[in-house]
Amino acid sequence: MAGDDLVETKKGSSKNSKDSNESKLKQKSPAEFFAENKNIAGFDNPGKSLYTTVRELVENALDSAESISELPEVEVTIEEIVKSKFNSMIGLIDRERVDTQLYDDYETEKARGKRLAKEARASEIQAKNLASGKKNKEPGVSKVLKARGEASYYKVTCKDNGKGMPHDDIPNMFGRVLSGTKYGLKQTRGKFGLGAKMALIWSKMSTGLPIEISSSMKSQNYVTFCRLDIDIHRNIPHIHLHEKKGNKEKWHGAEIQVVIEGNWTTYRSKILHYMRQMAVITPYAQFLFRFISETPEKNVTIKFTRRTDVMPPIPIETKHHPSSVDLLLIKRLITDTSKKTLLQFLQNEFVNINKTLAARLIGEMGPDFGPSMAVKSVTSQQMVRIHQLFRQAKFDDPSGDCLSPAGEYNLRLGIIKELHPDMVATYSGSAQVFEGHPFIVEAGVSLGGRDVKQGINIFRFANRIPLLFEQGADVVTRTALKRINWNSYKINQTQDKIGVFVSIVSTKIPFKGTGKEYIGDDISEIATAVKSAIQQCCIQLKSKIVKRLQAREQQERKRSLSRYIPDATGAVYEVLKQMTEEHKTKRKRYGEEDIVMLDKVSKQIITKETLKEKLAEHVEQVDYEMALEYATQSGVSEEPRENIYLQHLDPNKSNFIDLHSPTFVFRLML
Ligand SMILES: Nc1ncnc2c1ncn2[C@@H]1O[C@H](COP(=O)(O)OP(=O)(O)OP(=O)(O)O)[C@@H](O)[C@H]1O
Repeated sequence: MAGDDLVETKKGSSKNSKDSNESKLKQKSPAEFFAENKNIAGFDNPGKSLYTTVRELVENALDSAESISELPEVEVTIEEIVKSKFNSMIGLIDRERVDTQLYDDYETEKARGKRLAKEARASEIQAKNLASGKKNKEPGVSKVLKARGEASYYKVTCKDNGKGMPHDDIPNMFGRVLSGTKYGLKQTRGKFGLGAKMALIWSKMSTGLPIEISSSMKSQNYVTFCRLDIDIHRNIPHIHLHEKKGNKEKWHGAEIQVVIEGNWTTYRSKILHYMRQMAVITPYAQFLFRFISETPEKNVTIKFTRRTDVMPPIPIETKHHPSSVDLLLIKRLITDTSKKTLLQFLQNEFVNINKTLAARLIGEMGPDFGPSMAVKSVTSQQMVRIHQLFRQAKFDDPSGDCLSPAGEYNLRLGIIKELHPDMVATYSGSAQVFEGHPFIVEAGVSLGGRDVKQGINIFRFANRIPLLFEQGADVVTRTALKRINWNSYKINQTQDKIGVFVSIVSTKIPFKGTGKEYIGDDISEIATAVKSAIQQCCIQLKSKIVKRLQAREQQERKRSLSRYIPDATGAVYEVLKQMTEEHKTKRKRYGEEDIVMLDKVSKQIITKETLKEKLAEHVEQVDYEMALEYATQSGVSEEPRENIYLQHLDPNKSNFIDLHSPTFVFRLML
């Protein structure tokens, strides 16, 4: 009986616990996850979403053109779509408000009266000021409430002259989150296989409209047109149209178009800054940016012209460095490898392991391992051994050959083109390593220039993407503000207009988050390299600043010496005249040399004018000698200058040009 009771109780409780313990486990697709957490991909609000959409499309366009070594030509258009036009696009009939009090921007009669009275008073004051010639303050913007939820829509189009995409891949490239072609170990702007899909998810969330893609690859005789949206729950593309059209113009590239909610007013300056900074770091690209408004006065057209045909080398796909792999990766590499033996595997699937080192490593792994052991037979346990050894063994650092930094030339050109500074210095560091990934830091520091605020203005680039958000936590900002002693380079941190440009390229940029907004300050290798690159620029600038200061001082000295020439010559000449008188009247005896000079004075060979000329010449000479002395001391080779001339080229025999100067000949081989 007691047992029955027990069973009874258990039954009862098991009924209850069935309710509360019923599995709540659910799965989410990556698309759903990013739709719900769109802020981590840079889609925080409509304004930021407009910015990030432009960014993602532009970066894809550049990656694509550069991958085929084509000088990029990118056209970005943001077209404002007013609500009525948007409604007609989606076939929604405009509807007048009926219950006006229902709306957030509803004004009571009293509030309306108050506002109108205030506006009337303001315009009266304005009229009075106008009549009395007084300057009017900025016209007060009447505070007509904008309804909460009143959305602004934009059609964003980005066209490039890049590689294009294979016809069959397009739906997955744009309609499946976490699919892309940039997952390998290679320096690219894109990485996650997310950006374009986020633009589509945002368009689906805000306007419900699909994305449209036109694309053609080199030598394809057709253009693919694809209209699709995304099935968020299943993370698969939902294709509306996928067809091939003629390609008479032999165009290659891609044109992507999305209609999204946005906010041009609040993000205008960010978007334009982004385009401008992109032009700085990519001076070999041509950008045409257009904003088309319903109010034509608000239209914007900016062309960032190409300034050079020199494009950085294409980044090369590289292999993993043994120190950067984890267990999972080792397992995947073993599964994917086409190599048969462990020796071949180690030698071929990693950088910086040659045959000898591979053999030594295998020897160190223990008796269970051998060079000819089938790599596919390596057990999970043995993988741990390999991993442990990879962590402890010494390997050469990976070289930076696979990277494609902007180059000092491009960086300098970009800074000069966009900022017109008074002075600029650039520096390109050698490749360094963090967690087995090579990276290169380049920097530029400028002084003065257009649109540059007083103090430190930071410009950050990662894999040649401008970073505009989360500046405070970034390694570049922290280094420039806290770890550089600007004073010691004769730069005034608060008064001077300082531009600090830092570009970092790597096979892995350690961004914080998927939004690619900033690089943290916690990787000491990167922080040290950034500091050293900025310092190198400052050292160059200091020598220029010192030189300029000394030149100014010298000029000042010359000017004050010259100022005394008339008085000095007057006084000296008076003395000479007096001496001549004394000599003539034999009141005083003079030495041989003096008599020769006094004769010259009486014969008017030495006059006030000739004295003046000689003194001016002397000041000039002293100035020149001081400059020369300074130049030799400081190793400045700019002064004095010597004329050189080109020998004319004999087309029949010479494959060189000689540059002749009185002291040297410089032969330029062609
Ligand atoms: N304009 C384009 N030209 C050629 N291919 C493109 C273009 N835009 C996108 N793609 C292809 O679509 C893929 C997915 O693009 P998406 O922007 O979603 O991700 P990603 O660029 O790979 O990485 P990330 O999310 O870091 O930007 C890219 O890897 C690329 O192969």
